[in-house]
Amino acid sequence: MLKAREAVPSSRHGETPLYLGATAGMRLLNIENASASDAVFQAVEAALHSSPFSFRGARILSGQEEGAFGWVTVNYLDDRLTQGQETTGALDLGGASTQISFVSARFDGTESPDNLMNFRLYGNDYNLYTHSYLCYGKDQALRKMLALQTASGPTSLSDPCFHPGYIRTRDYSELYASPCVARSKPQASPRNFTLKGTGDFDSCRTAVKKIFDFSKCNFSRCSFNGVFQPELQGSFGAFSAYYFVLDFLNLTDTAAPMETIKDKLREYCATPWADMQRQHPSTKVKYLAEYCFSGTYILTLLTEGYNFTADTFKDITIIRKIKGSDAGWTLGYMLNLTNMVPAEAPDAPPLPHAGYVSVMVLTGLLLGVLLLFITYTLSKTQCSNPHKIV
Ligand SMILES: Nc1nc2c(ncn2[C@@H]2O[C@H](COP(=O)(O)OP(=O)(O)OP(=O)(O)O)[C@@H](O)[C@H]2O)c(=O)[nH]1
Repeated sequence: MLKAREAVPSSRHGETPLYLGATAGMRLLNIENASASDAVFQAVEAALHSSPFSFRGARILSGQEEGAFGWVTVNYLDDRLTQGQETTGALDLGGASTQISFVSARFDGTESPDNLMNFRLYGNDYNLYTHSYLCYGKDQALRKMLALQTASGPTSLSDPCFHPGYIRTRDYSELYASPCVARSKPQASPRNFTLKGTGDFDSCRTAVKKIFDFSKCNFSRCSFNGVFQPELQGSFGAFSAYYFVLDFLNLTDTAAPMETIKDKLREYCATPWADMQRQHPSTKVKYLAEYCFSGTYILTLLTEGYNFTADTFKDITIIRKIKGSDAGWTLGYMLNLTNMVPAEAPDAPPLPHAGYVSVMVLTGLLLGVLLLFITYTLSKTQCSNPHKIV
């Protein structure tokens, strides 16, 4: 809010619309404890009402909206909507949920209407496929994996997704305090357990894979958990935690062979925790400890979950910003609320600017020639009819 106050001239504060959108973290809190979620909104709304801006409301976005607005942002910033060009798909990884959104020639919503968002933007119609996986953001995905590993309520857990030498005491109540895992809390667990890293990428992949259910699909094709997903089409932009994690791991080059990516992760996960801390003294310890899991999760989600292959992986670009603006759902949401993206293309002038200039120059030239011709004809007439002396 302080940044906004500085960025917007104070004379314009009162006319600047302010909206608040909340995403999966709040969707989860709302499921878990609706009155706590309401209390958060009341407090936030009171604070925003007292800001100098024109506050116009706060609400929780649906997963579909979160995915679709991320797609609008990416394609708006890339100027793909005004031009009616082929669009870029959007991959968003948050802490609590993850979204995939793309336009597919093979998807019109017939097979799975819940995954369809229709847009008419700048005179073009888009049938957007979008799905949001609640509990598959990277923080909740880690909880899900740890929940599977601690189902029997052990006092100690050797975990391949953490570096060798990493040791941390985890509280059962804290780990299971999320609707994503609450129901699987072991009945008779001790108060806490000791998590010990073993740093083994291949075993980590096996453990991560278990949080996905590939066993059922009632559609012609699915990603995971019985969710319909048409065949992937076109290029994709992956942002938010995809960027944070892959940028840290130096794995943003998606054109690198899949084996190279795996080898790098293998080496990274196997690095002793003491070395990691020594090499990255200023990195937040929580992030540093979880990059092995997060990198492995991202690779598994993209390849096994969404079905990117060794061949199509290169169609993904890992992005943080486009033309200086953050890739993410927020800009798309604001563009939508402030009607900044019109349904129809603005009326195009009959001629482009250059066309007008050419017509003006040509008309000027013709008039000049005509004037010269008239002057010449008049002077000739006068020469051939010498003045008579009366
Ligand atoms: N490594 C790293 N992780 C970050 C950074 N900033 C945020 N994250 C993590 O990246 C994930 C995504 O964060 P956000 O983009 O804020 O997403 P979110 O609001 O949690 O998204 P939802 O799941 O939709 O609620 C979360 O797990 C954050 O903890 C960062 O600078 N570095």
